[in-house]
Amino acid sequence: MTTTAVTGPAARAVQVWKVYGAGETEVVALRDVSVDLERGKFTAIMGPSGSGKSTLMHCLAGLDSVSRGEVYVGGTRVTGLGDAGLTRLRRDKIGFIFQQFNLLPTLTAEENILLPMSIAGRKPDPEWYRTVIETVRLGDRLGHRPSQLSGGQQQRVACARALVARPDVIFADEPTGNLDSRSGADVLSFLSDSVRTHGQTIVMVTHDPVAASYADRVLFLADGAVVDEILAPTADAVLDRMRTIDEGPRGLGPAAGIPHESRGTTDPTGRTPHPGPPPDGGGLPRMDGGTEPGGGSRDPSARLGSGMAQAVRVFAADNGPTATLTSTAPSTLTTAPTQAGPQTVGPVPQGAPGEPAPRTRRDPDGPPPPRLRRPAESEQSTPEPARRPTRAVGRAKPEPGSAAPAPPTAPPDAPNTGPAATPDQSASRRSDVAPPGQTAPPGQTAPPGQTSQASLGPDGQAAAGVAGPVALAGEDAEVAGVRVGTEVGERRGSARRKAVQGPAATHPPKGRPTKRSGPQDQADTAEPAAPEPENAKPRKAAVKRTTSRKAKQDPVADDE
Ligand SMILES: Nc1ncnc2c1ncn2[C@@H]1O[C@H](COP(=O)(O)OP(=O)(O)OP(=O)(O)O)[C@@H](O)[C@H]1O
Repeated sequence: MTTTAVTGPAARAVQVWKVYGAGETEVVALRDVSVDLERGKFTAIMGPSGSGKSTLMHCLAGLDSVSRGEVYVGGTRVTGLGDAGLTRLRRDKIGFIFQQFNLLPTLTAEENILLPMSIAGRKPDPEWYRTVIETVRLGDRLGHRPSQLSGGQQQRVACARALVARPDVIFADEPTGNLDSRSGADVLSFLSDSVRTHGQTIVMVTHDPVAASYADRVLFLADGAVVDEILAPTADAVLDRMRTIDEGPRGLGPAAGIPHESRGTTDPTGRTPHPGPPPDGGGLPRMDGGTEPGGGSRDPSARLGSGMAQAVRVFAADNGPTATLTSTAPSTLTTAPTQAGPQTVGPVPQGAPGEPAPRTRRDPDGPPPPRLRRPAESEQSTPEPARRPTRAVGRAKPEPGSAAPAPPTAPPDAPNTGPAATPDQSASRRSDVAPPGQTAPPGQTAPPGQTSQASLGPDGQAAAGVAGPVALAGEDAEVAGVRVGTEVGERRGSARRKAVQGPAATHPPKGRPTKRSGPQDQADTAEPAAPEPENAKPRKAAVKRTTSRKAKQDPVADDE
């Protein structure tokens, strides 16, 4: 691992290009982006849908490779690191917070918070741990499981998990996207406090100008280039800037403090010309280790390649080594190849701890995401109409069909595509396009017919419940968010998910209200459905009574 002095920026992109696909399907997601992310600062990344925000964040975090250019985290040059190096980097230097919380449902809040460190064989500094717990106000909820926590509390657990290891930088991808305005404001206050009081560095992708206004600096992306920035932003200033950017290239103003070459305005369309095909002629590696003629492909079936199918095969064929987490004392969390146990971690909704959630792209034509309000605004505000549906979203309902552990009554040989359907974006994205002139580093793609490296436990065995912590163990341990044994192809297409999981297994679009999940929906309390009573009428009446009783209560208020 190449390291330089750790006095510079917390993270840095130098003339970074990211190109997906080739020919007609080519997408230039990042064009010549150069940016320094200052240590001890809270930076927000904003821009229209498809402008490259997530791609930039993923490249910075080593979750995705760049096509050209260089990325640094702290003193470490990320570009060119192999799998083991990337794993160590993400484990030791980076914290992740995702929109979907990504907590393990079978573990308590405390166990979730400590899990990444436990897997890495480290213990938190007790004083710092206490500080984190106090700051996130989770002291009285540490023994609760995610299903017993509100969305805001779950996200605070995720924040604590990211913070407790004191990473060089925390990357947060729409951390408030699933929260109501109050919980969102809570999480943002906590994040900005951790920057101001404890010197944490945070980089957050958001669509929400109010969320961005908590940051010290907002970077604006348009069409893959950094086009502007605002320091000490207000929500109004951010909103104004976003409006201009949405108007198109003519709206792109000079980027204060941004190197000219990163502004992407060197041709009449406002686009910086693409650097051209990679020097090797453009044969880019696919998920299955083959090569797309002329580059990667966006064709879902091609991208799904053997990755998703492979993961399905792995899980269906072998329920073998899963991780057992001794959950009674967090410091004794262990991973061990075992078949069963009270705390056996099976399929995990949305991936393993901190793993990037499958990307749920916001439908540009859909309803706008819930807007947050800063505390001062909330105080004088009128009741918020969207509150109930958005609050309901915060319950982190496991994706239908994707996550809940198989009910105990499931036949042992029944193929369970749950975990395999937890797509791993990092794996797929890293495999999209190798840097020009390079093929993907070993381990990033698996040849057809082989279990990918990412699906192997430390002993090389296929890891069942591929998203489970067994895939986190050992040298390949991916802790706060990374490759957790699911070499599963492109994460985006619901068509692809459907193909594997069945039609119900689509993810809700970002920011869109979904039905509140009841306890019966939660993975760790899943029970086989009770048989319908013969006389259904009284039951219906009972359901009615329960519903109207529920309607009178404010369940989230109870939580808080
Ligand atoms: N795996 C991929 N294959 C092909 N194109 C991709 C892939 N990932 C992203 N892109 C494309 O790259 C561009 C930037 O995508 P990205 O997800 O970074 O945008 P974004 O600003 O985060 O969007 P949003 O706000 O909607 O999440 C888009 O045009 C997108 O379609």
